Formats: sequence, structure tokens, C-alpha cells
Amino acid sequence: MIRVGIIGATGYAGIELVRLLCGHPDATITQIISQSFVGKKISDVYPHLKGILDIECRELNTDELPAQCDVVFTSLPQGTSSEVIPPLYSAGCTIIDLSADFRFHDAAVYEQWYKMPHPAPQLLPDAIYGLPELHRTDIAKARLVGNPGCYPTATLLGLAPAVKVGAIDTNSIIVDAKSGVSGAGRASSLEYSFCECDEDMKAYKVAQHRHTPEIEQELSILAQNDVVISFTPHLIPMKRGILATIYATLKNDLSLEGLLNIYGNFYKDEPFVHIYENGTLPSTKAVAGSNHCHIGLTVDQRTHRIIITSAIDNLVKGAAGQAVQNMNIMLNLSETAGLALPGYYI
Ligand SMILES: NC(=O)C1=CN([C@@H]2O[C@H](COP(=O)(O)OP(=O)(O)OC[C@H]3O[C@@H](n4cnc5c(N)ncnc54)[C@H](OP(=O)(O)O)[C@@H]3O)[C@@H](O)[C@H]2O)C=CC1
Ligand SMILES: CC(=O)N[C@@H](CCC(=O)OP(=O)(O)O)C(=O)O
Repeated sequence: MIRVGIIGATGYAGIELVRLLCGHPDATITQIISQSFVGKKISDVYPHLKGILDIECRELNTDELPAQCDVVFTSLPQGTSSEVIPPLYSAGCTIIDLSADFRFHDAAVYEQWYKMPHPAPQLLPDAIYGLPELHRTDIAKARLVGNPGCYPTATLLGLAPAVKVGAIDTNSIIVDAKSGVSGAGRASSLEYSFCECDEDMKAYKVAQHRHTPEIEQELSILAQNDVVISFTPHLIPMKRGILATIYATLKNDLSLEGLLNIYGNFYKDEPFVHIYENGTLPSTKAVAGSNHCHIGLTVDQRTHRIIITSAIDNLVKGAAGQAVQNMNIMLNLSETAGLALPGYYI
């Protein structure tokens, strides 16, 4: 069995990792690392784990952890991950980081958007952007993966085939995305409390959200050109789920059938990406609790635009599930191990 440690297991993304790994056939959780709950059983912090995982939360010890774990997931705030990762990486651990710290090729871009110096820029050349549908071969060779953000996962999966084949004008891309409140993490602040969020919907960080450069980095690689997008996130009164509605101008007279062919070919061997073909459109309910991404395509003949809808669960394909998928690839396990169950639906 592969021994796994989770640093930041007591957060929402971390505890989703725990849930998925409890059902993984080849991995066992040996270390649960926390900051606020050291000495408590994880099943006392999260009672749904009682009788399933009752181990104690420990304080981080970067000298001891490498001998206790083969793989370490870091699910910590931005800036904190890249402080703890260097000694673990030097000691030989395989690391999947759920923060933004290892998603960028250029430390200057990170520093501009995250407004802090990058604590470990020397490791950026070793880190691979962990979107398997785009970088599977490199992920398989990597020992450090920067797991993508939730909005970038939904957006990039929705756009990748069209951008790769040059079907759309990449200057015309508009991403209008909605997220459930768990996307903001467990640490509470007034704006995410029940009475503030319930029965409300609002845009936030318009034209300045930190996921913008992450999406642009990957689209630019696909287009082999600098791509700039408009991205507007919204907070909606749900616990989980992201729906990205993406608009772009078509370059040629492509029919819906033509687009379905392009998308079908691009994703033909992908276990977790599904294109809707019968005129229906995806919704967050269909992916809640699963590692799947559902994509719907519409061609608006009047405006000559493609409208793509892409749905994921922010905590699964947008965080913990994708991290497990990356672990499976890095360790040459079956890519779907621990991720085979369907979502909740209800
Ligand atoms: N929520 C989501 O949908 C997504 C989250 N992510 C990323 O995953 C990471 C975790 O997010 P999320 O689970 O939502 O956040 P939470 O706020 O729910 O959890 C944060 C975790 O980090 C630990 N922590 C916080 N500050 C420190 C510190 N200074 N030193 C050590 N540990 C610390 C907390 O420990 P303790 O509880 O012990 O205090 C907790 O376990 C973030 O980088 C986030 O951006 C990525 C994609 C989607
Ligand atoms: C609803 C909500 O607040 N969502 C978070 C995105 C969470 C995420 O994926 O963030 P990282 O890139 O930091 O890992 C936000 O908009 O900042």
C-alpha cells in the first residue's frame, strides 16, 4: 500500500481528500497533519469519519514525514505550501500541492496576482501543471505537481479542444462562472456566513480574479499565442459545484456537428470528461461528489458564437479528486483508482 500524508487535512479540500482516499484500493492514510487540531482524532473534528478513520491529527514535522509517507498532499493556503514543500521534496517525497504555489511557470506572474513573493521559485521548473487531460505525460514523470484551481479546471476543459484546433478567436473569450461557497474554504469570514450567502448571488473580483492568469497561461500554450480573457466569477448559495458558461466567436462556419466531432476526438480516451450530444446541457447536480466534468456545446448561428457550459464539483475535479487522479498517474496506478464511484445526484 502507498503511504499517504495530508497536510491541511482539516480544511474542506483536505477532508475531501480523506474521503476519497478512504476508498482507494492502493493507498492508506498514515499521517493527518493539522495546525489547529493537533492531538485530536480526525473523526472528532469530522464525525462522518467515526469508525472509518480515527487517527490523531499531528503537527507538521518535515524531518520525520518523509520516512512515514510515500506521497504527500499539501492542502494549505497560498504561500504556506511553498514554505513546507522544499524540505519534503529534497527528502524524496512525491508531492501534490492543491494551492496555487506551483501552478505558474513564471514566479513574476504569481507575485503580481497573489501579491506576495514566491517562497520557493527554485522549484517551479520541476513542477508540472496538474491537469491530466492536457499534461498527462509530464505528470507521469513528475515528483511535484501543482494541482489546478477549480475555476481553471472547468474553464480549460471547456475550451481546450476549440482552442487547440484554432476553431475560435482567442481574443473573444468570455468566461462567466459560478461557484458554491465551499470554494472559499472552511475558515469562516462574514461574507461566507449563511445569512450573507443564502438567497443571494453576486459577482466578485471582476476583472481581477487570481484564476485569470492561470487560465491564460494554459490557453496560451494550447493556442501557441498570448491569450487574454475576460473572467467573472460569481458566488451562489450552494455548498458545492461550479458551472462555467463560456462564450467565444467562431472563426469559421463550424456546425454543432463539427464541434461535437472535435470535442469527441479530443476527449475520446478521457475517463472523466463527457460531452453532451443530445441537446441537453450539464448541471452541477450531475457531477456533485464525483471527479467528472460535463460539457455542453451550443452554436449560436445569429451571433456566430460558441457557448460552452462546463460543470464540475469544485472539491473533487476542482481539487481533491484531481489531486488523487494526479497521484494515480505519478505512481503508475490505474488513473481511476479511488475515483470510480458516481457522484451523489441527490
Ligand atoms: N475549496 C476549494 O474548492 C478549493 C481549494 N483549493 C485550494 O486548496 C487549499 C486548501 O483550501 P481549503 O481546503 O478550501 O481551505 P480551508 O480554509 O478549508 O483549509 C485550510 C487548511 O490549511 C491549514 N492551514 C491554514 N493556515 C495554515 C498555516 N499557516 N500553517 C499550516 N496549516 C495551515 C488549516 O489547518 P487547521 O484546520 O488545522 O487550522 C486547514 O487544514 C488552498 O490553497 C485552496 O486555494 C483549490 C481548489 C478548490
Ligand atoms: C467561491 C470562492 O471563493 N472560490 C475561491 C476559489 C477557490 C480555489 O480554487 O482557489 P485557489 O486557486 O486559491 O486554489 C476564490 O474565488 O478565490
